[in-house]
Amino acid sequence: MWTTTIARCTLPTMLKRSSVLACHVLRAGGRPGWAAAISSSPSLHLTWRQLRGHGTQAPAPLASTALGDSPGVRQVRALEQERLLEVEWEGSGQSLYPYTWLRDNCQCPLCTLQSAQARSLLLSQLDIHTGVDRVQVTDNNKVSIVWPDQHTSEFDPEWLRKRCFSPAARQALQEELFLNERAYWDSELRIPTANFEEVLHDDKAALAWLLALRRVGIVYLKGAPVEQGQVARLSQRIGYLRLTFYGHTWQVQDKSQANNVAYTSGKLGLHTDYPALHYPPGVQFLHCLSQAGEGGESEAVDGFHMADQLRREDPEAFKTLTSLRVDFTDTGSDYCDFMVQSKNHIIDVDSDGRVVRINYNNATRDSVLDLPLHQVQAFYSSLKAYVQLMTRPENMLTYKMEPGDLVTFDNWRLLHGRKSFQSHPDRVRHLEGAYLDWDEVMSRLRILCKSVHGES
Ligand SMILES: C[N+](C)(C)CCCC(=O)O
Ligand SMILES: O=C(O)CCC(=O)C(=O)O
Ligand SMILES: [Fe+2]
Ligand SMILES: [Zn+2]
Repeated sequence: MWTTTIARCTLPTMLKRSSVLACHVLRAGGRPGWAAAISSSPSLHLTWRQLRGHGTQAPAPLASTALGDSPGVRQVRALEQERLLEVEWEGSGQSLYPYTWLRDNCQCPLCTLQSAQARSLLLSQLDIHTGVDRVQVTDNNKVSIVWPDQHTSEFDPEWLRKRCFSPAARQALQEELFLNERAYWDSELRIPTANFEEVLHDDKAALAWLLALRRVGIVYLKGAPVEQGQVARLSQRIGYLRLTFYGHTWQVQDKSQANNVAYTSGKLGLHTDYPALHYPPGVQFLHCLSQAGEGGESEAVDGFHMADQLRREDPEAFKTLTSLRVDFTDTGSDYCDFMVQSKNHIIDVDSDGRVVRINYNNATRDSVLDLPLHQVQAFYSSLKAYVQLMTRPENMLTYKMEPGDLVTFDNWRLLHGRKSFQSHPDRVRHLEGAYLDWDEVMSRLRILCKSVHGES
């Protein structure tokens, strides 16, 4: 049943207002892992039925070597010529493991510091040309290897199977670890919404929140107390927040002598926060304490979706924005004084060409433009093409935060903005914000997944 779901995941799809989603990600054990978490959440009112990946290749129908209910080992064979250990699984399928890798990952107390789950074996101690003396399956179904120096390693079948080198198994494990599959959306998205207190107190709700934050990129939390300190409370649910020159948390208000365009009542065009840093914050929280009567609506787009669309519609512009490094600057004083400079691609892609981060804030884009004269106009037309694409009504999401609402979003993926608003002295618009990084969020996500589902 789940295999069918995964096969369907290969279809490129978007999240629509009409569709009800459920995250179907299969763990390398054949059971629904992340999937069940979202759909069984008491809090995240999933107005979705199918949450399908897009932007990364979904796992191909997995070979028997990649999945299955942790079968035992039928037999092992040393392939001397290739220096590979062949493990034949009960049921069907086999996996191959290089001798060097096996020796490197010996789990014995001499080679592994068990209390840290870390390798104590030094690379200088590793013979990368090692052979084996003998291999066997033990009585308790472990794979035992005696090395030429008579050091012995024992490997658990489940541990081995998870680490199978077949392309399908590697892909499944990498998806389980990093959840890089995204569900793209446009103006039709119904923002996944959960209850703030439930996320704070219920592990299932917290897991569903973070899964949706990763996959969709934006989750709305309702019912937060209307007082400062809530973004800090929420960040403690994960670990710790990301300190920047704007402070541990920061107050978005119309301020005199504003040190940032965000601290005015003006319109903010679609932007990611803090491209003036070489490592911009991965996740952003914004908590509404007071809203303007008129104006102040929020806008958001799926920057990855837009980048992929740009790649198709205007490949030259895409190439320009992924290859030219743009200068950003931020000078002022807040938590302390600062003079920040960075060089970032507007669109960052990884070595496989997948979009991994958007870096764009027109306010902090530097007047210093480190380009040869003949590339300047091409840079502007490329940026214009990307921004015009994002600003199309069918791509942009609009919502208005009310006191007690707290929006959490992927600052590496979404671009957000706000409409201008009228400042009233008696009713000042006030949002409190905080940043986190993805490493910490993913860490909490893995722990929650393990505790909620008992998975590794
Ligand atoms: C909201 N604030 C002031 C902390 C950051 C604004 C984002 C930026 O300057 O890139
Ligand atoms: O005022 C808002 O709604 C958003 C503020 C913002 O984008 C920022 O502070 O960077
Ligand atoms: Fe912002
Ligand atoms: Zn050892």
